[in-house]
Amino acid sequence: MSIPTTSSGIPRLAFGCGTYYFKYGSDTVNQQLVDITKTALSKGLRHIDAAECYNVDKELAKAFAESGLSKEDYFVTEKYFAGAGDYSVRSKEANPYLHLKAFLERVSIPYADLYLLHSPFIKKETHGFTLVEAWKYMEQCKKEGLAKRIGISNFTVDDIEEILKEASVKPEVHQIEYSAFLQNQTPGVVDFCKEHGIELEAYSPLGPLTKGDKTTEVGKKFDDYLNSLEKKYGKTKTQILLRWVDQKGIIPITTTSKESRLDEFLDVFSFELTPEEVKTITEIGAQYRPPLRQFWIPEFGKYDQ
Ligand SMILES: NC(=O)C1=CN([C@@H]2O[C@H](COP(=O)(O)OP(=O)(O)OC[C@H]3O[C@@H](n4cnc5c(N)ncnc54)[C@H](OP(=O)(O)O)[C@@H]3O)[C@@H](O)[C@H]2O)C=CC1
Ligand SMILES: O=C1Nc2ccccc2C1=O
Repeated sequence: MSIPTTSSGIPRLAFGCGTYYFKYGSDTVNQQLVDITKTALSKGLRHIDAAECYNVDKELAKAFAESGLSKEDYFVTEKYFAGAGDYSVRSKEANPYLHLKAFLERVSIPYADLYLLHSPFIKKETHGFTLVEAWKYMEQCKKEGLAKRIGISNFTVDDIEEILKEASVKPEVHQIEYSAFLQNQTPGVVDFCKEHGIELEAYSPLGPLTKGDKTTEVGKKFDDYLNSLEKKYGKTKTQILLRWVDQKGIIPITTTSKESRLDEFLDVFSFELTPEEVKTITEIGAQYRPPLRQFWIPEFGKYDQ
């Protein structure tokens, strides 16, 4: 089994090396991540989502080398660690261009398929360059072939507009938190990206399943509806939610601690929800209050009031 790609060549489901595997600040190599990445690659799940702050370069270097695959056979995303909204932490490297060069050397691959600014929290006083200048470093990465595509993560519409004003290459991908219970990470961002031809990736797509409250009226209604779809299609709720994200035109980024679940991920494209079912999940999910937000709460929680 393999994962279909978008028209621009991005595999339509990714395996994430953050969250469960996030090990910022730890130098111990996580053999579980090495093993599951190798298994994912061998099964055909070949879109790997990494980031500087996940600190998984050693694991990826090992998994890729031991996979026996050539670079063209798998898709790697890396993210430059811009830091958080309090500007207290950031990348070890002096700028996004130098970070990507160091990453490629550490992981022993010639290029990244996608390189993202992990967040927009960049300013001259703390980073030595502005957000627009950071984007220029990203453009340099693309120009030199170090990154096939460049993009952003966790940007508001205003942040994207700031970049678009000065960009020679516009962001090709925007990675945001997105699930049935959080359908706009920040106001208007999904429609804005769609209107500007920026492909969207959804992290934490399974939030409704892992963190949703089934004791609320909407949570229960949503779960009941997923139960009915589970029965109809003979697919798990995990698969139904991932397929819903895909049918919304967004690339889900999920992860797992269990090898058995990789087969579930690989079997997301063998069924199709009807337009009415996609609409019903969208409508019930949108009623969930407050929206289910798991990341960047100090920065974006204000939008949930
Ligand atoms: N750009 C950014 O700022 C961010 C990017 N990310 C990226 O997105 C990736 C995925 O994020 P994440 O939030 O983990 O994504 P998901 O919402 O897909 O959650 C994945 C988790 O869901 C669990 N799960 C799956 N099915 C079920 C089920 N039926 N019942 C209970 N639990 C289930 C898995 O556990 P199990 O082990 O049991 O399968 C796994 O730990 C990250 O690894 C990272 O690469 C994440 C956060 C921020
Ligand atoms: O996977 C992730 N876990 C995180 C925690 C805080 C900020 C970003 C992330 C990720 O990208």
